[in-house]
Amino acid sequence: MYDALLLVSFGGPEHPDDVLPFLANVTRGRNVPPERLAAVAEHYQHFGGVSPINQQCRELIAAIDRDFDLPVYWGNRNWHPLLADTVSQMRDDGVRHALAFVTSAYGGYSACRQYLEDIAAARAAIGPSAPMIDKLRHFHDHPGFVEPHADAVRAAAAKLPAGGNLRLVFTAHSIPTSMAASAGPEGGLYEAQLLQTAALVSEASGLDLPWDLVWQSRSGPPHVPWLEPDVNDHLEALRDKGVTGVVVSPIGFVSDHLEVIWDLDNEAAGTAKRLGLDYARAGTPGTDPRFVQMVRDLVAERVSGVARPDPCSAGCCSLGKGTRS
Ligand SMILES: CC1=C(CCC(=O)O)c2cc3nc(cc4[nH]c(cc5[nH]c(cc1n2)c(C)c5CCC(=O)O)c(CCC(=O)O)c4C)C(CCC(=O)O)=C3C
Ligand SMILES: [Fe+2]
Repeated sequence: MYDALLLVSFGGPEHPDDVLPFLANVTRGRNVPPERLAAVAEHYQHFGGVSPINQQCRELIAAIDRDFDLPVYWGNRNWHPLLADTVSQMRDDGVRHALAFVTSAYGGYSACRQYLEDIAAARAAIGPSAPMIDKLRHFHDHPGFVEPHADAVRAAAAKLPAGGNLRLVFTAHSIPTSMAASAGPEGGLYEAQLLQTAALVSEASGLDLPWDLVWQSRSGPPHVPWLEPDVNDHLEALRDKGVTGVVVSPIGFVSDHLEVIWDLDNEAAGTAKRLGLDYARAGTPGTDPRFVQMVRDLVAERVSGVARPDPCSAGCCSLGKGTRS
């Protein structure tokens, strides 16, 4: 009954000239101050205007495709290949009913609902001939997501000097507290799922380290509250408590894209250095074979009708207050 898989992602620039138009797409209609935008543009230019995220999507698709019976398409929210162009191509190719794998494991507006809106907008632009597109479920607790994170935590911990007072610090993208409050039918779904993932990854790591869930990559104007503490502030608090080394695991993400290589490998690592903390950043699933197989399994469980439904209701996961400009 399904005739294609559509990978849907955030998108990122691949040339210095792409950076500003990309950021304009990300922040259109959002309350992001110009100072913040200028700072983020600098982060991208630091890497020659190339975000790694598009190449990571290409590699994930190539890996899925290696042993898969449906054609795989790819469309982004914010940069080429844009979802609207891809869905139009799917229509031209005769696709009738596709499944969508979104490169975010969690619920909430930015991580889930906004992708549903992007898909709906792309279909609406085409009209009645647009293929139907059903999003695959949240996968925050799937072993194919949890186990690669857990292995990466173990590998990172092995790089730290033995005998220290170590702490496992999980991070995810901060969101406005109003967005967090509207996530899921009862609110708080984004944080609840992340806490579940953190507990599962910690357990599967077998390390028995004390752990925390904190936030990174805050955007928006200063007067709008976002989830806290920020990872950098948290490292300082840990140092003050006598912690000597940290493993930082970005469970909020599926690949080492710019929010990871800048906000963690550059900023948080710099903070740790200034504080005299040993620091090791754990990797993300990327193209780990278990993660690739998870995508195929999410499709298979949907085809056979046994997939767990997401908890979301029609009205949940709104954008939240203070985010609209
Ligand atoms: C929950 C969440 C995820 C995880 C779920 C998912 O993965 O989708 C995520 C992922 C990502 N966020 C990314 C980049 C950016 N996010 C921004 C801004 C924002 N993110 C938000 C939330 C999230 N973001 C929010 C509430 C805003 C404020 C504006 C708005 O209400 O939308 C901005 C604007 C500048 C700024 O940072 O201020 C940029 C450039 C990249 C690409 C990295 C690359 O290029 O490699 C990725 C994967
Ligand atoms: Fe973001």
